[in-house]
Amino acid sequence: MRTAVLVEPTEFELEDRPRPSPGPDDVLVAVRDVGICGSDVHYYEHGRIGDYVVEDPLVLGHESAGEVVEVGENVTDHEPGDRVALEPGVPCRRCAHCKRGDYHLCESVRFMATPPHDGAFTEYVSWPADFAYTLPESVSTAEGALCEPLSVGIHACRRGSVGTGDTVLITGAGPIGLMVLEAARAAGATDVILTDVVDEKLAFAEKRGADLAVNVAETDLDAAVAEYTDGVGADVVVEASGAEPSIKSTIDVVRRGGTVVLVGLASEAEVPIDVLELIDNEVDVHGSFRYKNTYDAAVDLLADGEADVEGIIDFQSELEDIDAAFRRAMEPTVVKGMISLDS
Ligand SMILES: NC(=O)C1=CN([C@@H]2O[C@H](COP(=O)(O)OP(=O)(O)OC[C@H]3O[C@@H](n4cnc5c(N)ncnc54)[C@H](O)[C@@H]3O)[C@@H](O)[C@H]2O)C=CC1
Ligand SMILES: CC(=O)[C@H](N)C(=O)O
Repeated sequence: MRTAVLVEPTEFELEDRPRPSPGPDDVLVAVRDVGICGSDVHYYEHGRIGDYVVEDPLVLGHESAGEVVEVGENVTDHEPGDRVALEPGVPCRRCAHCKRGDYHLCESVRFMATPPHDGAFTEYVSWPADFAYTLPESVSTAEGALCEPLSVGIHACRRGSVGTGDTVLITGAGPIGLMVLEAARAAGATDVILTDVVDEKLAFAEKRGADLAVNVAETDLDAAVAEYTDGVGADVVVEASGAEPSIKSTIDVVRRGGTVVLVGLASEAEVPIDVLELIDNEVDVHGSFRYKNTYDAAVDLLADGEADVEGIIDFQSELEDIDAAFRRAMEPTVVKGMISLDS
């Protein structure tokens, strides 16, 4: 099977690898669509993300969906022909975190495209059947693949307890910020403010329904939020840029008693925050790591037309063109590139 392998930074090789056989509890999936995530691009450019270092050739891609072509002997809830979205992180199922339901926090998680685990830029993936979610007719495999970033958005909104009538401020209008926008709307947020430093990203966010889009490189965010919220501040602020000034700004624009959800990964682990302000204003700060139990919700939102993910796709390329696709994905105004296979 054709497989795109990152052999060293900025260099893919197309290899012919043996097609896997599904284990007893697995489905074998013919991969159809795989999103190019910022983390894939980071591994492509730098060969590492923090402590995760690409030491051996690695298959990238963790936003994937495809068609079941074979099922293991114990699998009763999937059959060949099912179209499925693959949840990319498979936990150990035995540790304390898994047993208390926080399977996304499992320290032994096998997460696609995170060294040393291979991802989905390949023709076939064998994957645990219970981490494969059937897509209804109305949901395409491209949308199925984007259940992954949508899941990040859903989890962030759950962490922030976003509810009906809330004003949600999202910092960063990349794919994650835009998915938080979708999830926040679905959770009942009536006012959504997006920030970025790139005008094109903000114009796109407005097209996708942001009520207010603020370029923080040009405009005073505190003043803009104060004006929009009559001086109260946002109920929930979801940080989705990873930029240090943006992380710092979250506590200035959240309302007293509001919630800050940190999603964006700062390049430096330590970001100075005014803790007195946090205490005085009784602000809840939550980290948000990937997601748990979100795929069913993501598929339902797409099936019901309550979330749109397809609209963020800028281009779809073939596996053979993965190098050019990654270079294109690095352009600052591109939101989402996909690799699509029709094997
Ligand atoms: N916690 C988690 O589980 C996950 C975290 N992430 C992280 O979330 C962040 C967002 O991911 P993507 O949307 O894929 O990244 P991205 O890089 O495509 O988007 C980030 C956006 O933030 C904007 N930005 C830069 N500086 C800014 C500032 N000062 N204020 C407001 N916006 C600013 C950029 O112009 C860009 O549009 C990244 O840090 C990523 O590593 C991504 C997936 C899961
Ligand atoms: C941080 C990422 O972008 C990646 N999706 C991951 O969950 O590791």
